Amino acid sequence: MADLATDIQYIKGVGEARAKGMAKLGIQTLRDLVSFFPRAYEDRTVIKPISLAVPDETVCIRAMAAAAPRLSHIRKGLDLVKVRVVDEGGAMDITFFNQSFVKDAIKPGEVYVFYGKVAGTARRPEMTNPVFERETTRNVTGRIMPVYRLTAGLSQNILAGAARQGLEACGEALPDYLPEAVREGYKLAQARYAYENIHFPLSFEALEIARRRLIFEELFIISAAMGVIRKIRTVKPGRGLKDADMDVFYAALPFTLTGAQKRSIEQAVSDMKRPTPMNRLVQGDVGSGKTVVAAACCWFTWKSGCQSAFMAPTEILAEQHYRSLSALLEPLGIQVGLLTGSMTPKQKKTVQGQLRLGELDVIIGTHALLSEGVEFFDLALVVTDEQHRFGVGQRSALTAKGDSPHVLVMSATPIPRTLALIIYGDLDVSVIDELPPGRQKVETYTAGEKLRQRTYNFMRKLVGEGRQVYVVCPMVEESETADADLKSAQEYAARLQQEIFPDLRVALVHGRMKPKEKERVMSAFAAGQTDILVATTVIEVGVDVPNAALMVVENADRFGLSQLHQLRGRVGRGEHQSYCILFEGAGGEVSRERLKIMCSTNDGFKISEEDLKLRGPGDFFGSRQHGLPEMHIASLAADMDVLTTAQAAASEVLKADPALSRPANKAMKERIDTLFELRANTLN
Ligand SMILES: Nc1ncnc2c1ncn2[C@@H]1O[C@H](COP(=O)(O)OP(=O)(O)OP(=O)(O)O)[C@@H](O)[C@H]1O
Repeated sequence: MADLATDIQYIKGVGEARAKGMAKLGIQTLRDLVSFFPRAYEDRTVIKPISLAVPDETVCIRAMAAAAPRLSHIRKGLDLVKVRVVDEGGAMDITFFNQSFVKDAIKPGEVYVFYGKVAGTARRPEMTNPVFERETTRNVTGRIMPVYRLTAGLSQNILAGAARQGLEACGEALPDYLPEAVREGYKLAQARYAYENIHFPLSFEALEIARRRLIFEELFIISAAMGVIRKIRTVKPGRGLKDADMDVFYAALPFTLTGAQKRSIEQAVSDMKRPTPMNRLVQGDVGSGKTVVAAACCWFTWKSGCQSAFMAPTEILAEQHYRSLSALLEPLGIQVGLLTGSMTPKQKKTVQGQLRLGELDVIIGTHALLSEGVEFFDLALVVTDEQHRFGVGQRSALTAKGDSPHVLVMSATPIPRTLALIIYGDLDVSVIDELPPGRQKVETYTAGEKLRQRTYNFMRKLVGEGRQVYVVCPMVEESETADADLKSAQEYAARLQQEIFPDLRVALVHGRMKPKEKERVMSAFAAGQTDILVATTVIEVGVDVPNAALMVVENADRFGLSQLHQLRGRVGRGEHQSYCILFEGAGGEVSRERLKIMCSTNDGFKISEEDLKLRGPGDFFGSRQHGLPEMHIASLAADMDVLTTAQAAASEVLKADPALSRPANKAMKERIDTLFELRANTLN
């Protein structure tokens, strides 16, 4: 019996060359091999008599070779083997292209099972290149077959063979992290059964039982790991801030808070009064008003005589937050400063000096806040915006500049609550699930080229009414096509200005511009000096120009739904009825269906749930920065009910054995420890 850490090249039938290919799929050890689950299954269980086989159907037939197969050489590179097969009620001609070995593999008078798509006519059915084997083998026909993710040089057969050998090599030593009591308590299958049937299911029922066990196990371990993190966290002392009457702050606001904003503020404030550092995520749909929650926390911190730092992912956003926070806080006597990478060394020095002496109460900035010269007089609150764009390492670098400061994370990406539970399982979550009053739904339409002229007319009409328009062109910054994308955005902007709207003011902003230049274009737009802003996705998050009432998105099929939702959130931020027109691009039927979701709802949570279903959690953020361990089997969109049960099971176990020191929990503990190692490696 082999150890789970055994290198797969030593597994029978794998060898060095295949091991290289498999490494590309992330399979290195025996554990990886048996945990590399099929991405789908092919149902080869249906065996039909030839007389009932209908063209276009994919089935198995059990038939005897009526004569020896004939091999003919058509031309260079094209060999044919033809064989006629018969069963009790019918006959079928089978053709194999370029598989001359079949000539000797199929013997006249012997019975085989062929699996393939029926062609020809009902009276003269045919099959081309079927999978076949001797009637008795049942290795590849007459059963449910796994379908694996592939890479160059590997085939389904190779992977299925390797999985079989892997299962055999493991014997009883399969990865099994579930404490026996939990397995029994929740009526889950044994590891052996689960692994056998996830790769080679005996029936669809068996597959379901196997899947349930493995999904449960995966979510159970992740939940337990998060529980352990929470415990570690609560041990570290911080300091509670002085209580203050929030009504004073509320009274100074230019608007009345929504119930959801107030609740989030109160949750955060109550955290900050405790000696354990706050670790809270404020999650809210686009335009739900997260900034004021951060402002309230800064105000509360200032009342205790301490400083707050607010880190944003881009200069544009830092500057925007600086403007809105200054507007909210300065009238209350709070000193607010800005620190970004594009400031001159002299400006930076001045700000750094003020921070060190405590002359600034709140500092807004980009990564520049992390640099060495930045020291605080007394930092008690760290706010990060769009956390998943920062690694946790960066967040903690800022936190380290204070004495266990409170941490508030804001995310505009509406992550389904359940996903948030996993990613941010070590954070408490406040959800702003209510928009400020008076917001109107952004009317959204998909459009093809035929509607282009009408769209231009509509743009002109809105501008005539004093509104402003965004035109968004997709640009994948790091891809090979980036240059071409940029060029086409530039040309498009020029064409709009010169040919379509010579009388209007058109500007372009894109990610490759110098920060200063970008800021100039954006501020001109914010000040109403531009009518139409052509933009690549730099405007995606957080830009707040309430007078903009129309967004036109070119090649909308190239964006993810959540990203489109973020983009769309740039309009409908004021009192004006707003619109979003999504040009379909070349994406075809599937992407049209996808875009329709955008027209049917303005609810970011619903949209991201759909997005998650379509793309899976790995792609959801475009990177692994979020620190979510890669999930082999659980699908966050589909398996949420299991998550709830698995979480309950995990917390039961942790309650009874907080250190996981009992022998029954040994495997589970080891697994969690490995997850922490992985997490540390991806995050820091
Ligand atoms: N309770 C409220 N009543 C009226 N207006 C509000 C309220 N709260 C916030 N606003 C205004 O709504 C706009 C959006 O708020 P804010 O910029 O904080 O949203 P956000 O949640 O950060 O959105 P995004 O993630 O899209 O940037 C701002 O112009 C803000 O002044």
